[in-house]
Amino acid sequence: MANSSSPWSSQNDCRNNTETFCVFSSKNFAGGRGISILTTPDRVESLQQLPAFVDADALLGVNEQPSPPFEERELPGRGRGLIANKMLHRGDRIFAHTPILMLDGESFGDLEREEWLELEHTAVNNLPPTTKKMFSALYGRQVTDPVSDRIDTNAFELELDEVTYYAVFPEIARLNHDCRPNAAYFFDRQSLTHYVHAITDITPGTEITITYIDPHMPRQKRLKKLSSLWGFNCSCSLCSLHPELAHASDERLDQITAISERLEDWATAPPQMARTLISLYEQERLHAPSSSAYWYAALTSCAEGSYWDTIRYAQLAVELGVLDYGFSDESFQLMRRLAKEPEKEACWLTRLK
Ligand SMILES: C[S@@+](CC[C@H](N)C(=O)[O-])C[C@H]1O[C@@H](n2cnc3c(N)ncnc32)[C@H](O)[C@@H]1O
Repeated sequence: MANSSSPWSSQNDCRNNTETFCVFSSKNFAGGRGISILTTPDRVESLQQLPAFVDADALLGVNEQPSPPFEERELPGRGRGLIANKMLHRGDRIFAHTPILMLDGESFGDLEREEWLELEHTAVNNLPPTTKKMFSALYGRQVTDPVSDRIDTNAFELELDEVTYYAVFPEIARLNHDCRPNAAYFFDRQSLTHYVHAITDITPGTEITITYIDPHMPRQKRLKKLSSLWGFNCSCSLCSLHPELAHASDERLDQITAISERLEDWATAPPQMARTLISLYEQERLHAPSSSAYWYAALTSCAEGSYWDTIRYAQLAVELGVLDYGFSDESFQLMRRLAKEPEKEACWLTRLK
């Protein structure tokens, strides 16, 4: 039971094989929303030190949505989904929520199937009643067990301290998939908060979508993955293209991969190459991943000593990258500095040296 140093309000339910996995539940977490975490006692020790558990300010404004910018509707052929009810501009926040369930990926490999099923059920049963109701209202693609099916259909994969977890955010779980989505998401590890932002302008009446898979994959691979993991035939605008146009899109995706690889050695690559990458991403309507193209454009411009181009591209890399990787991603510190004083960075004029 809870003691003064532990956030957990329920007796731990454990199973062990090579390792011991337990369910740790807190009914008070995030102002009474609650959370259940299935992991090892060692890992939960470090999780419970995170600001999300120990700093009341870490969750200010999170899980609150007095007037959501969308309505939930039944949509033909895709279950329920979220439709924008007002104009959303690139960068506008759509969601900020903590998980109600977090399941350690290693438990699936280590425990017997029956054992982790029991733990999954405990995890859900330990949630506060309103939160449990939100979980029960989720759609679950029927495969094995009602609890497990809901988790598999709705969980996001995320990494914390080099451990993979599957996390359920019931509100965000209503977002349907599109291979060219209008929203992007990231997980903030300190506040255990999943953020979703508009990655392009979204007009009222448009469905808000995210991508469930790596959108760089060619059409056939995308279709296969979506069908095997989520059980639907993708009919998004890209997957429905005429075969000729779908082929052209696949070729652009190949080019994006090849140019990105070449640009890893940005110090010797011309800025025109990075600009071509930006253009390919625009043609493909891949807004969130295009931050990497702006990133390379900033670095190649810096290497060439193009002051204003460096600033322009670094600013764009930060604006888009933050929506895809998060506010605190360290890799953006360099871009932030480049956006201010490019001539002071190590990349400046390196092509001419
Ligand atoms: C995370 S849920 C999304 C919300 C779900 N539509 C609902 O009713 O709660 C994932 C499931 O939604 C459906 N779905 C998501 N995107 C879809 C799409 N583009 N086309 C058809 N079905 C889709 C699939 O059944 C998928 O397994």
